[in-house]
Amino acid sequence: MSGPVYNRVALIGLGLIASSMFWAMKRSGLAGEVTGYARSAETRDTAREIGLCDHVCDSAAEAVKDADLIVLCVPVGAMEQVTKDIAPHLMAGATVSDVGSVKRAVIDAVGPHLPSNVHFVPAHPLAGTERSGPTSGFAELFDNRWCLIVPADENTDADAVAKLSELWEKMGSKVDTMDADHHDLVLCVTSHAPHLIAYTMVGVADDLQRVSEQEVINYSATGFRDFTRIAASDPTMWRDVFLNNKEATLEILGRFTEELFALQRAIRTGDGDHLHDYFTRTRAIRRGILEAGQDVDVPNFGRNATKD
Ligand SMILES: NC(=O)C1=CN([C@@H]2O[C@H](COP(=O)(O)OP(=O)(O)OC[C@H]3O[C@@H](n4cnc5c(N)ncnc54)[C@H](O)[C@@H]3O)[C@@H](O)[C@H]2O)C=CC1
Ligand SMILES: O=C(O)C(=O)Cc1ccc(O)cc1
Repeated sequence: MSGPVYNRVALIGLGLIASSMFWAMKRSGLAGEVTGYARSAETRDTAREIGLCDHVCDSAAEAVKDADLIVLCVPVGAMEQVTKDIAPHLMAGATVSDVGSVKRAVIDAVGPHLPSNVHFVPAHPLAGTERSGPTSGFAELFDNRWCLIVPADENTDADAVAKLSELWEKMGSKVDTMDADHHDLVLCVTSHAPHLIAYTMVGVADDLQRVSEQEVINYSATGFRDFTRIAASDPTMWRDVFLNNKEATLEILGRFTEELFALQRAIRTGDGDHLHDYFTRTRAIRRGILEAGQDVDVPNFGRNATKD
């Protein structure tokens, strides 16, 4: 243990990411004290029962008082309202961060409401599961996973960025920095569009009248099972991701449908070479991921958790 990075951390929204951050900070003594706030009384009660946060507050204002780091851990669409609620109560010199899956829209929604005497350092841990709520988190979630720091602008305080990077590294992550627009395009390719495709495939299975639900359950092969895991992710969170990363999502979906039509045509016309070449190219991507040591399976911690 190397001592706390922050004296008082406030977590706003107590779901998968906030609870994992709390356990990861506890594991290595990274915060002197952690306060938490969630909108629903039920979530706050659950948090108190399981010892999530040193102190669970009944208002966001109370949670952020005297905090030198405040992390917004709510769905992307709720970031603006939460910021308005906490802005008058922030300590001068504090750092405000977030963990939203989309960065440009969050920067535009949060930034204008913050007083000029706090630092705004957005971040995005590339780690998660399909679970949500206060009981779903676990200390190991961020181990060996990337966390992208996405400074709001070029004037962002370098010390504030370095300190937040130190926290994420000590919570187990590998840290990189990235521009917000580029982040949203990259994450659309690697996370947002794949989630949408998984939602669609499971929806198609559900909609097929000639295949029963029981058959889908009994005979689902590994690929479809992976889709169902992803398609079980929180509806509010993912609604907000797509509504707030519209441009990149529409661009990537356009490309996706073009490729899908080309594969459809190859199947209809019996163009085996097209299919074979395509699948050879995609296999190389998978091999690249394995060679780079990026194939980190989601551990089975917290799998019995339910939604708050
Ligand atoms: N779930 C995942 O795999 C990942 C999620 N993220 C991002 O992290 C953020 C939090 O996600 P999770 O922890 O998974 O969500 P979650 O659903 O587990 O928790 C969200 C929390 O925010 C609270 N909340 C919702 N609306 C609110 C509002 N209007 N005002 C105040 N509190 C509100 C909920 O009650 C809950 O405590 C999201 O922005 C998401 O995009 C980032 C990386 C991975
Ligand atoms: O569970 C999965 O497969 C994920 O992809 C988790 C995830 C979801 C959203 C993010 O912004 C980052 C990671």
